[in-house]
Amino acid sequence: MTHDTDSVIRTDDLEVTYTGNREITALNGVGVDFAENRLTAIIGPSGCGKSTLLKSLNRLHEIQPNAEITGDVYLEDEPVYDTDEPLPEIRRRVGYVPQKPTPLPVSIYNNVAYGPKIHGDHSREELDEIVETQLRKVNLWDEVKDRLDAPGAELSTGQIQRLCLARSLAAEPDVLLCDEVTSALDPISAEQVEETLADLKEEYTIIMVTHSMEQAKRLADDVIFLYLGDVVETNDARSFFENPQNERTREFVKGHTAVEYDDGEDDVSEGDGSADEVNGDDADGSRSTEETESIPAER
Ligand SMILES: Nc1ncnc2c1ncn2[C@@H]1O[C@H](COP(=O)(O)OP(=O)(O)OP(=O)(O)O)[C@@H](O)[C@H]1O
Repeated sequence: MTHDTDSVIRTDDLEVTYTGNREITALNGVGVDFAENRLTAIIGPSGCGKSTLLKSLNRLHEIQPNAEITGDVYLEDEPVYDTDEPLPEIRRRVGYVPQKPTPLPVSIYNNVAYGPKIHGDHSREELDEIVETQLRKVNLWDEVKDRLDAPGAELSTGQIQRLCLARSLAAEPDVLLCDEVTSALDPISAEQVEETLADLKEEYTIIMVTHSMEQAKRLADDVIFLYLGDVVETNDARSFFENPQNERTREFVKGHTAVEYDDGEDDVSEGDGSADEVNGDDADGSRSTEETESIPAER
């Protein structure tokens, strides 16, 4: 994960400071690459800067009035900060899916068609096709095809999360930012969203913050481990989990989970590698004390 030519988005010496009574440098000159059509998980203890990094990628952190930034982010080699490109266009190209999904107060159909209707001149047939295509991509079509005119808010939380994913995809983003997108869901819904992300990463560059090491292991192609605003280690997921290079990464990985890939080779598990351990977290990917608190970030 050095600055490869196939990186879609990268940060260059990105520093984010929150000013106020207590000044906090949340990101300490971070330079990382995110490769095309791969899912990168950003992990690390609470308060280490994961959300700040994710939201910096499409300038969402600017919603915080006390956030100051230096450095830049490059999307397809064009600066995201030092640019005249309109912010809505940057946020279209780098879509954001929040932890708690909120449907627009319109029908299921229009939740997906909303962006294309605003930004393009589409016929009804074209919109129908966009809606069906995006709902199929998030594995929701079969569940809602007979009630597309019903309010989006009538769906279950898990269905709403997939609807919000479909809405983001309808904007034809280059990159999709996913902020703990399963942590507010029940286990079955979380599993469905995970399956959807596993499908989507074939076609999209996805960057995901997760508190769940097991979720990162199940889904990620690459991993970034942050600690106190610094990147401690980045690597492809298999190398990261099986052969961490940095002592702090080793502690973090060891302290969290059994590590065992499907082929069962090179198990560096500390435990017996039982199914419970290997799938050790809640299926919703929610954080557990064991997972997240073993190395608290101190500021
Ligand atoms: N608006 C803000 N004002 C002041 N400090 C902030 C603000 N937002 C975040 N911080 C601080 O910046 C640091 C990084 O926060 P951030 O939310 O990016 O971490 P995180 O790794 O995503 O945390 P968590 O895992 O708990 O969600 C923390 O110390 C946090 O308290």
